[in-house]
Amino acid sequence: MNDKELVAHYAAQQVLDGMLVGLGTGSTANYFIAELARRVKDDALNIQVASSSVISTLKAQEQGLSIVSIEHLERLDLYVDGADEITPDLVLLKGRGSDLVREKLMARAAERFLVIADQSKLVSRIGEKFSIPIEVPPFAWRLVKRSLEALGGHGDLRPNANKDGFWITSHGSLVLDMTFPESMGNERLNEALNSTPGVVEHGIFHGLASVVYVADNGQVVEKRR
Ligand SMILES: O=C(CO)[C@H](O)[C@H](O)COP(=O)(O)O
Repeated sequence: MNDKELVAHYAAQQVLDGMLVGLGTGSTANYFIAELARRVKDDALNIQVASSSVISTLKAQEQGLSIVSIEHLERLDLYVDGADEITPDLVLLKGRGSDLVREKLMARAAERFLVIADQSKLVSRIGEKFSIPIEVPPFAWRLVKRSLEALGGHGDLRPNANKDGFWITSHGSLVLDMTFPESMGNERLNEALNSTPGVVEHGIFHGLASVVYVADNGQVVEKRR
């Protein structure tokens, strides 16, 4: 079993009978979905799930989980998802996929947000390994890009997989992948992005994670704020 699978199985043990559980997106979240489905069958666990993406909805359906549509959600007991970067104070970077809006809504709606990752995701600051994904409506991208450049940002629209057009999120947004000066700090950058008109959502998850489970060489460590 690899570290992503190990940490996903560890998180699946936190799910209790009767819970409404949010499913994240990505390879680590996929292991969680599979283990949850196994527990539903083998441990007769009675739960409902809601999904943060089309792909996770399909995975959950394939594996026979009972799905509540996000339109009907008012809250979640638990939301379990991966991350691209995790700082020591549990600020996250997410959104290499295309479902930032749903992911952040679900992280906020959950009583507890469990983050599952292998140790490759640990960084000292947001933006250390990846640029910050910023969702923008297609009509607004140039104006938003200029606002972000005025903050010291550099970057451009994310290309699509064939590099013959641009990446479109599941909500029809474009994605600006931007880097910012290290001196801005996670908190200031988060606030600046939150208050930039035209930004639909961005990949910094500040103050949302309840706990991070990190697997490193076959061991799971719990990190809390
Ligand atoms: O934020 C995400 C998707 O928007 C993922 O959780 C993140 O990219 C981690 O993916 P993986 O588990 O495949 O390493």
